[in-house]
Amino acid sequence: MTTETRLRIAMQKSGRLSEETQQLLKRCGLKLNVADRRLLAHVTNMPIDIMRVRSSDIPGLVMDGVCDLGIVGDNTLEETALERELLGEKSDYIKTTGLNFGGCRLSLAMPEEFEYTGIKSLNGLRFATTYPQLLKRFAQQSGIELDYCLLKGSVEVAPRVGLADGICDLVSTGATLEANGLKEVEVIYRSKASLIQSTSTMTDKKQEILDTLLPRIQGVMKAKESKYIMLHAPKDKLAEVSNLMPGKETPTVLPLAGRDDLVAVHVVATETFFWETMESLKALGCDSILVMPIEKMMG
Ligand SMILES: Nc1ncnc2c1ncn2[C@@H]1O[C@H](COP(=O)(O)OP(=O)(O)OP(=O)(O)O)[C@@H](O)[C@H]1O
Ligand SMILES: O=P(O)(O)OC[C@H]1O[C@H](OP(=O)(O)OP(=O)(O)O)[C@H](O)[C@@H]1O
Ligand SMILES: [Mg+2]
Repeated sequence: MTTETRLRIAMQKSGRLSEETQQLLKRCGLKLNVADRRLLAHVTNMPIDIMRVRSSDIPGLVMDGVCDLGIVGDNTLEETALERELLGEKSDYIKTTGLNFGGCRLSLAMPEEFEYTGIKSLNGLRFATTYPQLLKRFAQQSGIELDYCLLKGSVEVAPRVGLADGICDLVSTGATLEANGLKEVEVIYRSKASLIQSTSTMTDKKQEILDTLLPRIQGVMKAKESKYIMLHAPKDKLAEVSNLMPGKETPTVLPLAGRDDLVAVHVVATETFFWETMESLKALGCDSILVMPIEKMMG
């Protein structure tokens, strides 16, 4: 079980979420020896321990109160919760915050030659999947009968070897489907990574640690989506320049030494800064336009 005073966070040991989870924790200021092969690693500068496990084990570890927090894909979370509900096992958790990585969709895909004419044309077919509960829920909600067989990986191979008619698996670029002669016919679930917490293990001390950690996580996410923009603008075009800036932040306007006609404009853009905007700024007479990443943000 968890300790009273150290926050235990479960993260994926290796795979699609592990790099970004590690980056996130690092950017939050957690000092962790990543070369350390220990599966329960101590953070040296905060009362936090990191447990490195298979992502499919993370929801259960949090639901059972073995870990206080977990970073996991919504797909895995939802699948585990449905499965546990069915088995009458503990399935409650709190979704602390959504995270801005691990975006993918759970889709039904069929061989390219299959004639898809709507959901009803899938009635009675068999799908290979790692996510039987999400597939069953979709079938129920759509009013069709679907059969399934369980595969933990390389799901896309199933139709070609006669194991199933189609697949229900995660898609992000669609490259794996294409490489295996499959086409996406229905998106059944959209997923991202989330930070979840146990409903039963939070002591005051651990809540205090989370109260420090959570704003940092939010700050890192905000910084990742934001850019710091610097440029030189003609003084008489300031209003037009401000209008072109993405986001709602007020720009900082600074004088430029020895130039009466130009000013420096700095702004934090919380929305995507497109090449087209840069071209429009250039057309207004702006110069030295720099778009820079932001490492941390608060307030
Ligand atoms: N192609 C993808 N693009 C983006 N995110 C993905 C993709 N595939 C999976 N994910 C997300 O990353 C999570 C982990 O996927 P990954 O393939 O690394 O592990 P796994 O094989 O599903 O699980 P385990 O860690 O239990 O072995 C998935 O549950 C999903 O949320
Ligand atoms: O649409 P794409 O960008 O091609 O990504 C989709 C693939 O990524 C995931 O598998 P992964 O590569 O993680 O392998 P795994 O089956 O070993 O988990 C998923 O299960 C798909 O097979
Ligand atoms: Mg995978």
